[in-house]
Amino acid sequence: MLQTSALAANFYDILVLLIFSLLTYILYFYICYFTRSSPLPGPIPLPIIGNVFSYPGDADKWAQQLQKKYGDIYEIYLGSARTVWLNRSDLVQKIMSTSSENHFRFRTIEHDGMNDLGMTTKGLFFNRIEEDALYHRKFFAKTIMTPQMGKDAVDFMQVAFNEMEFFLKDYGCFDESTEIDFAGWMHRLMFEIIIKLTTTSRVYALTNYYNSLNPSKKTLVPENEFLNTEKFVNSIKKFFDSWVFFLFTIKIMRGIPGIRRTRKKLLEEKNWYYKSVLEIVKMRRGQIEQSDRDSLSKDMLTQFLTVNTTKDVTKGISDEHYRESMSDEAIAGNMIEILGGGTVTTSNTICYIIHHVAHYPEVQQRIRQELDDVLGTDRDSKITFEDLNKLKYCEAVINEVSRIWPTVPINLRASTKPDVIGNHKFPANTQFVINQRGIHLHHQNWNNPLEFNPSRFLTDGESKVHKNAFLMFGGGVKKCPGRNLAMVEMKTMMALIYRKYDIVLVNHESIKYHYAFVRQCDEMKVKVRQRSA
Ligand code: HEM
Repeated sequence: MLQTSALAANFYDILVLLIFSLLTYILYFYICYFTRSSPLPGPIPLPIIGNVFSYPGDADKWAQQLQKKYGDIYEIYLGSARTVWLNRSDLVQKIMSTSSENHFRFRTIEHDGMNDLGMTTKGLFFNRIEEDALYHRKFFAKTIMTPQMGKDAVDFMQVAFNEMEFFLKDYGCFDESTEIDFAGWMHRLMFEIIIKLTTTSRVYALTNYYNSLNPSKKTLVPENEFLNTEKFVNSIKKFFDSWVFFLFTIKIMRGIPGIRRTRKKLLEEKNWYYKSVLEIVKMRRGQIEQSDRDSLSKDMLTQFLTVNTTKDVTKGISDEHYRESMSDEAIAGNMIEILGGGTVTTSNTICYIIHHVAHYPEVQQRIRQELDDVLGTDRDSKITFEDLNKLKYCEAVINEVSRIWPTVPINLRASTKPDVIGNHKFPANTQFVINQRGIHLHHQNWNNPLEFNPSRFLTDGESKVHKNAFLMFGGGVKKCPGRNLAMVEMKTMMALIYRKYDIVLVNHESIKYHYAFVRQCDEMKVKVRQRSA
C-alpha cells in the first residue's frame, strides 16, 4: 500500500515536472518568436511543428493562399526552421543574380529530411558539397547544353514520335471513340529521349507502355539495360513525390506510424531507382573496360565514367580539385537526377501546353501558320535544329503556358552569408522559398497577368522589361542546366503534333495533377484526330 502511494507520488512529481518543462519550453519558444529579429508577417507557429499543420499538401496552393493573406514577403515555420517566402521579382534579384559573388548556392539549409532521403551529398539539386555540385554542372555544359545535343534531340524526337504514331494507330487511337492518356505517352516518350541522349542506349519505353495497355499484342522488345521501363517511369514520379514528403514532413512527424510507413515506402522506391541506375553504371563501366578509347561514345554517362581515367573522353572537365575518377555511386547520384529532371519536367509541360492551347483556337491557328511558314506544307518533312530557331511564336506559347501554369511553381534557396532582402536583415543559413508562380502572376510585373497572351513574349512584347519576373527555369547559379534541351524538345513536339493532329481534350475544365515539386500531370485523356484545317 505504502509502495503504491510512493509510486503515485513519484508519478505525480514526474508529471508536474513534465508539464512545467513543457510550459517553460512553450514560454521560451514564444518569447524567442515575439522578439525575433526582422519579424515578417505570417501565421503564428506552434512550438515544435511550426506551421506545417496548415500545409494543404500542395506547396503551390499554399504559397498563393499565403501571398493573398500576408503580402509579398512573409515567414512560415517548417518545424522549428524559419522559412522566408518571396513573391515579387525585385525581392529575388540577389538570389537570381548570375554574379560569381552570389552566395545563394544551395537549395536548402542543412536539412534532416533531405539527409534522410540521401540527397545532400550527391547530384546537383540538394547537394550541399558545393565543389561537387559545381563540378557535376560542368558535365551539363559539355553535353546537355551544347548545340550538338539540340541537334541530336531534334533527330531522335522524330524517330521516337514515329514509333509512338505507329503504336497509337495500332491501338485504334484515330477512331472516333478512342481516348488515350496523353500524359502516360508523354512520360514514356521523354524517358526514352533522355536515356538515348545521355547514354546512347535505346530502352523501348513506348513499346513497353503499349504492351502494358495491350496485353494480348505483345510486341517484342530488344535486349537492353533498362528492361523494366514501366517500373522506371513510375519510380521517377515517386522520386519527386519523395522530395516533397521529405521537405515538408518534419522529423518528429516522420516517426508517427502511418507516416512512418509512407517514409519507408518512398525510401524503398527511391533505393530501387538508385540501385537500378547504379547497376547500369557498373555494367557500362565493364563495357568501357573492354573497349578502346577511340570506339567510345561521348555521351554524358561515358563522360562521367571516363573522366580522369586513361580512356577520358571529356575535354577539360576535370579541374584542380578533381584529379580522381568519379565513383559509380556519385555517377548514379547524378544520373537519377538527370533522368528524373529530363523526364517529368518536359513531359508535364507539354501536357500543359496541349491543355492551354485547346482553349484558345486562335493561338492554335497562329501556331499552325508559323509551322506551315517555317516547315512547309509537307506534314511529314524532316524538322531541323535550324527550323526550331525560327519558331518564335511556338516559343512564346511555351513561355506563356509556363508563366501561367509553371511546371515548377515553387523554388528553394538557402543563403550562406547574412544579407538584406526587401529592407529586412537575414542571417546566414536562412531558407528562402521563391513563389515562382506568384511572381509570374504579379500585377507589378505583368499587364493583365491572368490573361493568356503568348504575344507578350515576342520580341516587341512586354516580357523583356521585367527582370526575374519569369522564372520558368529558375535563375542564378543553380538555373536549370537542361533548359536549352527542354526548349528544343518542346518545340519539336509542338511541331510534330500541331502540324498533323488535332488533340481534343476529354475534360476541358481542369488538369488532373498533384504537386511533387514538379507539378505532375496524373492523367490527361484526349482524342487524337488527323488535322482538319
Ligand atoms: C520544361 C522543362 C524544364 C523545366 C520547367 C525545368 C525547371 C527547372 C527549375 C525551375 C529548376 C531550378 C532552378 C533553380 O533553382 O534556379 C531546375 C533545375 C534543374 N533541372 Fe530543370 N527544368 C526542365 C528541364 C530539364 C531537363 C530536360 C533536365 C535534364 C536533362 C533538367 C535538369 C535539371 C537539373 C539537374 C537541375 C538542378 C540544377 C542545380 O540544382 O544546380 N531540367 N529545372
